[in-house]
Order: sequence, then C-alpha cells, then structure tokens
Amino acid sequence: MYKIVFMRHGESTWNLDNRFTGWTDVDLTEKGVREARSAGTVLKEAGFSFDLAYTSVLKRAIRTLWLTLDEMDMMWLPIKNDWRLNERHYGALQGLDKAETAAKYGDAQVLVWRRSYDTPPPPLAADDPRNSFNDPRYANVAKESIPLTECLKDTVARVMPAWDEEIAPAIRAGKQILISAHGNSLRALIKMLDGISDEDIVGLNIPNGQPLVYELDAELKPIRHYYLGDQEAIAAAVAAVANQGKAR
Ligand SMILES: O=C(O)[C@@H](CO)OP(=O)(O)O
Repeated sequence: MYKIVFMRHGESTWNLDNRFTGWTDVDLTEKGVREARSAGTVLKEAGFSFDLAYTSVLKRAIRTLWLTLDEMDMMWLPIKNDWRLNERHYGALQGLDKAETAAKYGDAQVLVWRRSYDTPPPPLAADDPRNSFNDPRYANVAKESIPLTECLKDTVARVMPAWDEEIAPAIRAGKQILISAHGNSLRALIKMLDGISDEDIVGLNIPNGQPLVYELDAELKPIRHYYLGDQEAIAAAVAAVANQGKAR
C-alpha cells in the first residue's frame, strides 16, 4: 500500500477578503501561517515523514509547504515546483468579491463558475496586464498552455500529466510524497483518483491547511482517505468554503 498527503495552502489574504484568486500570487494571512505550522505539527505527531514534496509556483502554496516542513524539521526536503499544480485560473473574476458577485449575478451562476466541471468563468482579455504570458515563472511553458480562464475540466487536463509523468512514478518508486497545492487543483486530482462524476464534484470542497491522507493500492487506486486533525473543525471549514460564493 502507498500513502500520499495532499494539503491545500493556509488561509490567503484573498481568502480572508473573499476574493476570487486563481493565478493571482497572494500571500498567507497570519491565520494561514498558523494553519501551515499546525499542519506540520499534526503530520509530525502522526509519525509522517517525506522523501519529496511538490508544490505550485504560487507563494501561498509554497510558503505553506515551507512552514509545514519547518515545523517537521524537514526544510532540507527536495521540493519540485510545478505550474501544473497552480490554482485553477479564475479568468476575469480574479480580484472580485465572491459574495458581491453572487449578489450581482445570483448564487446559482456563481456556483456554476466556482464548481461546475466544464463551464469556465469569463476569460481575462489577452491584453489584460494581469495575464501571465510574460511572467518569468512561466518562461518554460508553451504560450498556448498559459490560460486566460479555466474550468475544472481544463485544470484536470494540465494536472493529470503532472500526476502521470512525475508524481505517480515517484510514488511507485517508493517515495513518500507531500503535495502542497490549491482548492481546485486538488479537486481536479481527487476527481480523477476517486472517479468522482462531473455532477458530484460540484459538492467537493477542500479546507485550508488540513493534511489529507490518501492510501493507494498497487495500481494507485484509492483505498481510503482521511483528514488528520480535529474532524469537527475540518467539517466546519469545508462548509465555510462551500458558503463563500453565496450572496450575504
Ligand atoms: O479563489 C480561488 O482561486 C479559489 C480558492 O481560494 O476559490 P473557490 O473556492 O471559490 O474556487
């Protein structure tokens, strides 16, 4: 049996402000820093150790990983930064307040933009200064692969090659792996691993900074999964994420 640990970053400044974030590179709040450190404590106390970590090229996931590893006294761990683990690109919604957007367009439309499998939010204009075409961190990415918006299906299409080409072979080689990523890039991975339907994926929400353990069989099919830590607090955090897109 193999084990892998997934973790969404701790609370970010735009999680706190309730803004659509996507590829915007915002940092952690003080609460997010505490969540990341506490994830390290929880992992250490549960006896976890790692050989390798993967994260995105966005600082909220990177810093979460650093703080978690610091708490585990494992800052020496090799880290692979992969843009394919980035948050789903939120297009022209990036920067907007989620509740205000729901008040303007309706809760149902915002739920479609946030959680539907194949309806992307409106795209950023190609000449919008917020596009990532000239950002040096994507210098090695083909321009046609750099999105202006993404639905979850688009995110699956970039996350799965990272899983198939990089992460799955490392698991099979016996490496203990920690992945620090984002709500929707993790939803994309989990959808594929667990075979969740396009309809049911709408109901899956991932809380900030909580280690999620997946046990996998020899074919890397999930046997079971569970969050480490306080289960009541985690259930409340999952419900809070679901409610972020509702008008107040
Ligand atoms: O804004 C975002 O990029 C994501 C994650 O914070 O939000 P949501 O949960 O609304 O998809």
